[in-house]
Amino acid sequence: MSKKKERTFMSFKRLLKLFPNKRYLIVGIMFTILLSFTTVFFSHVLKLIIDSVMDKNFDLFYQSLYVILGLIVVDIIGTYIKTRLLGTYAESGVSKLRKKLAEQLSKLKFERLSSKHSGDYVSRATNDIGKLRSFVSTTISQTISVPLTAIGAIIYLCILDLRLTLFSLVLIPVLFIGAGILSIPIGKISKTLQEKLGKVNGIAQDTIQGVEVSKAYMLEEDLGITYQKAVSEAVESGKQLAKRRSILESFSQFLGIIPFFTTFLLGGYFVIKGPMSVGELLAFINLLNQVTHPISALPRIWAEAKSSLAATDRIYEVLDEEVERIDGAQYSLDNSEPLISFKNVQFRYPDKLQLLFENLTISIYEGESIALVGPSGGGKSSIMKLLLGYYEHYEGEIIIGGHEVRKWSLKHLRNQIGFVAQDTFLFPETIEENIRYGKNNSDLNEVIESAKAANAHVFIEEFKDGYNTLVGELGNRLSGGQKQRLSIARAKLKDAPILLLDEATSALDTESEAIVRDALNKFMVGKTSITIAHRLSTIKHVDRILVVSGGRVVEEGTHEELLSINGVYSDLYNKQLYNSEDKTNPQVMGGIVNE
Ligand SMILES: Nc1ncnc2c1ncn2[C@@H]1O[C@H](COP(=O)(O)OP(=O)(O)OP(=O)(O)O)[C@@H](O)[C@H]1O
Repeated sequence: MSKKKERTFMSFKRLLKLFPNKRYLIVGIMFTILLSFTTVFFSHVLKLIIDSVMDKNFDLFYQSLYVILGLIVVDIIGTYIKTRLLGTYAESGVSKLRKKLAEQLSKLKFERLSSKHSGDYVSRATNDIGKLRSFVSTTISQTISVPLTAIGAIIYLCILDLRLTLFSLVLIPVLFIGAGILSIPIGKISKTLQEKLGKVNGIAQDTIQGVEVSKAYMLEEDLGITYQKAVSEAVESGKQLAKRRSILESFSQFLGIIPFFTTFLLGGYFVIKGPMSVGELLAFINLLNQVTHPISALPRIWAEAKSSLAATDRIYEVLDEEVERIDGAQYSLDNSEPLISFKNVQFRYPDKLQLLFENLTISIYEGESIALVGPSGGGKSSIMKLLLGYYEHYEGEIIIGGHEVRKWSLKHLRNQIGFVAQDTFLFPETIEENIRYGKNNSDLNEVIESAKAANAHVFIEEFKDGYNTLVGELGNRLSGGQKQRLSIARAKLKDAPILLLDEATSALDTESEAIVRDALNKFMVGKTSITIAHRLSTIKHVDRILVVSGGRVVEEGTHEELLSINGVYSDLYNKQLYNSEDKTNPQVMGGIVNE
């Protein structure tokens, strides 16, 4: 077995292990076997009925009718139970798989999530899982019933007439080999199609999420073209799949008809000449149908199975991805000095050739307020990502509260940190729930207190539903400043000793910024804070400003100290002062101005 096939086989084995209610599967299979048996037995009773009619044997005729009636009842009940059990088995397994996939997605490493399109993950969690559901609920039972019915039927055909059976079924092996060869590319094309559908999903998602930008820049047409291109590529794969399937289907049909032709020819001859009864011929034809019909369905089932195995592979690609570690010690912040330190840190993003930090050394003391400024791409946000333990493949040491980041339990480390991100993410739930994410077991009063501290209470109360207002997808019912205030309220509720504020006021107008800034200033009291700030007015009052450029801290000191040394900071300041219309309130766009 090739490595790839072996992997697929293993994935499938693991998948079935994951499905609970094995009893449902076993009983479902037992009913599948019973139904295969009744199908063959049905043909035998058909023979008895026809022969009893021909012989005018009423006793046998009535007895056979009763038996057939019994068989019909068994068939109806058996089909119901089998379908119900296998359906339940599939549903419960699929929901378990969905849960496992969702859990896995939440545990994936940040670097993995940020390097892949979310649409691709969504596609695996929807299209691929959907494929598996139909495979488990229908294809598995067919995979068992089809060969079983066929084998039972062939045995009975041999008992009825060995010569006729051999003549009729001589082409069956050819059918198998041909179908096998024709179905080879189906699994591969199916996997490609699923991948392309993933891409289509991704673009659709981007188009919807980026609606504001696309409308403002009149990108609808361009995005439409990109979407169309992705759809056309998916359609192309879909067409190829349809082509392969239709060749397979017609091939199956063709070979399925040939045994009938032989049977009519030879069977008719045997009946006319005497060695075969009419009942036997009819039972033979009926059973032959049970052989050729399922066998001609085999290639389709085989193709289905291949697509489902491809889907299983895609799901296990995600389930096998490296997740964030769960080990580490449950430290608390010791009164260590400095509270946070980077010691000779060397760091490179996995997909970058050059090091971002070659020898980064920073010390931050408890209770200090620190601002990071510097040219765009200098590494300010990356410092925060390293503090949050998103990337751990650095050299040197990053120490928080006396312990190396890689030795902390990530959960406990992140419990010490309140983070207000550059892009405020709000879940499509109520305002109350969005704030409560800061501390899960908090009551409404605590939520309100945090909202008040974040200057959010007033605008929340202005909504008809107050704290029960749904914020809409990505918080699109709120303004930028309102979203940021909710994000601050969330961090406030968490009340962690270390605060990371990544460009928290960058997108706001002066008035909103003042409100948000006021909330932040109140919030920062007594905390150790690191702010990536864009406006000079916010930087002026911090204890220390670190100018990060080219992956190094090139200057550090208070606003006045840095101005006095006439270096990078003062250059930034002067440029902003010069560019600013309001010279009394100059704005340093830390992430925009280049050296
Ligand atoms: N996930 C990532 N993968 C690869 N490179 C990255 C990633 N995130 C950031 N970078 C790169 O690292 C460098 C520093 O980025 P970072 O976001 O830390 O800079 P910054 O100083 O915060 O910039 P800005 O002020 O523009 O936000 C940039 O060159 C950026 O392209």
